[in-house]
Amino acid sequence: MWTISHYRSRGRSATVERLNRFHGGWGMSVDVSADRSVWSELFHGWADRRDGRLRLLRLVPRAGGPLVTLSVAIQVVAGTLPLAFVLSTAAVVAGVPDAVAGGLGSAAWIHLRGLLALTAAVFFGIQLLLPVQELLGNLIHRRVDDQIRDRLMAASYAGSGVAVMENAELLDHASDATHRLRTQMWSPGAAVAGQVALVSRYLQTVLAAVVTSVAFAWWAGAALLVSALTIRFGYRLGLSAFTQVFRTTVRARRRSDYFRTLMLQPAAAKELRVFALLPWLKREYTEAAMDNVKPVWRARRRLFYGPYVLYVLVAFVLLIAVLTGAARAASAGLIGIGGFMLVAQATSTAMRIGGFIAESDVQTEQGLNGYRAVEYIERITADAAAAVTEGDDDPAGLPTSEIRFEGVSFAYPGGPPVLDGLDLKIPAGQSLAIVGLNGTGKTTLVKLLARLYEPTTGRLTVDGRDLRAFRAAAWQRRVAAIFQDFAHFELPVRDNVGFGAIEMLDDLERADKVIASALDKVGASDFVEGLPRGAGTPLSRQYTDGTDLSGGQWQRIAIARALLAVEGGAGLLVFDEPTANLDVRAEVAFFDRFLELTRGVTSIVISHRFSTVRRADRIVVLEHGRVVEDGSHDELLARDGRYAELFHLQAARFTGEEDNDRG
Ligand SMILES: Nc1ncnc2c1ncn2[C@@H]1O[C@H](COP(=O)(O)OP(=O)(O)OP(=O)(O)O)[C@@H](O)[C@H]1O
Repeated sequence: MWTISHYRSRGRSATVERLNRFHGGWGMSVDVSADRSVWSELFHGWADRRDGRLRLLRLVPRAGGPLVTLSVAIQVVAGTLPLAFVLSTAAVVAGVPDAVAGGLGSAAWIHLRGLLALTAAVFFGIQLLLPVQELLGNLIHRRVDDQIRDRLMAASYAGSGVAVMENAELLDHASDATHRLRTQMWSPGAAVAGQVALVSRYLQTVLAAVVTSVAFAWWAGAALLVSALTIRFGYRLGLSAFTQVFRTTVRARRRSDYFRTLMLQPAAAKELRVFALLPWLKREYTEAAMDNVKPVWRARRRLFYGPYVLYVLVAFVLLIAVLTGAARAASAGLIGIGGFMLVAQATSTAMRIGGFIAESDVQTEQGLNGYRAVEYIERITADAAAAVTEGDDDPAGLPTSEIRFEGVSFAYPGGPPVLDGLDLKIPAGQSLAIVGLNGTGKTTLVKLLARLYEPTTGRLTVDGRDLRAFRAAAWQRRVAAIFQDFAHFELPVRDNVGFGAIEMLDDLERADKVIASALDKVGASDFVEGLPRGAGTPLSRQYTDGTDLSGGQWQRIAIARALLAVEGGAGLLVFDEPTANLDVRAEVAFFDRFLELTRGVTSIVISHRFSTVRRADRIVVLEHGRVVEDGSHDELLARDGRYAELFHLQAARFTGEEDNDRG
């Protein structure tokens, strides 16, 4: 959790300390400290970066064989044409004196005309290929990103539990990866397309060096190559070293994204105004944004601009040597004017690889960061899924006799025990209510039952069999649970209810019937019929004809979803504070109906309202992680223990209020 004061501290060391605290989870160390020399920092983690590039290269075939083959072929042609242009323009320049001497119509003139046409055709070809290269690059980019997106979704839903989704570091990376994939900027797909785009650039450089060697001198070709590659590798080294810093600022980026979206979210707008939070929010946003960009700026200056001057100087000396040598050879008559032109143009063509390559460099380095985030998420979620024990058995039709918690203890990661040796038997077909003070673990108990978390010790059984003998996903389909923080899908009413038994939605006619019946059972038919498009109305004001619902109306929709799940075959119904937003009369009416509707279905209701609880077949009181009382409403009142105390407290409040109202 971020606190206001946590991020108040300013200054480089504080920023570096914060950033270093968050980089560990990436699986490699990213050192933003200035204690090292620039050179050792540039090469620090180089092997890891190289391996990352190789993993990106292994993604290239994922874009599809024919597309990649075509794209590489186009890149080869695009890499060759500039040299063809250099050769033909050099030939044009060399042919001009003879054509001028021969005059119009001479053989030299006709030859020159042919060369000019060839040069124009090559130029035209280069221009024509540019959009084709871009188009194919975009296709590769999109196809790879689509697959990475699928991988990310599969990783997010690997395993049955949700504990992994609460891992802060994983959420940092997930937000980073999804942002990249959503914006398609600096994504893994962009990196892969950027790698393919390098084919034409490298080919141009090599061909330019070969042409220079053949047309002038081998040493000049070699010097040209060394000069171009010095700038190239130096530039890439600096870029890849400073791009690592983005991996350490991922949490600051998430924070600034959070503050920015908070400012624009309708849900927060009311409280931002009422509590006058906007100035604070703006300040926090700016601070988070600065935490994100300052280390990057600093690393860019240190690792990138400084050393880059050195590479340029080396390249400059070599280029001067090549051009001076060519000029001297031309003045000595060893190469003609065309030869000199050729060397000069080849030099400029070769040097196109030095420095920034718009279609490749930033994309490759940043996309690699995005790919690493995806790999990290896959690793963590696979580990979490592997830690869940599950068998192959099918829990269809269960429970038929009972569900049991046997000595179950549980603690959230890093937290104190919530459940502590809990024993509880839930007979099939019975309605059980769970009561207890805030934070005593009632919701946690049902999360364990739904296998969203695994017990730390102890076990759960269904009809005497360990829950772990069943496929976790199949068991979850047996459980129809509506939690306190149930989902508000910004989708039509029909979907919000139908998600209880998604397979039913395929048969539209039947779906409409069962959804209407579920809405009727929870007393939601009237208000749904009054919506602009009935059950087809999107439940969000952000869509045409969309609407929002009151808390109680949303709750009825969620309950209808659970009832539909029972209709679809779920064997265990769980309601966590199902009627907290219903008025007292609606609640009483609902529960009278509810017990009728779910008769014979194993159900668990968690509630603080004793008017709800007292109607259940059986009630358990949870305290200190265990069941401390167990019985029917009358039995527990007669016992005059914890339940009776809580019940009388609530009853007295209501009676007091009524008395006051009367008075
Ligand atoms: N995802 C989580 N990560 C860490 N701790 C959690 C998480 N969810 C709940 N807790 C903690 O576990 C304890 C039990 O929470 P739980 O939600 O099960 O209580 P509850 O009895 O349902 O409370 P309430 O009546 O307020 O709904 C609380 O101390 C809570 O802070």
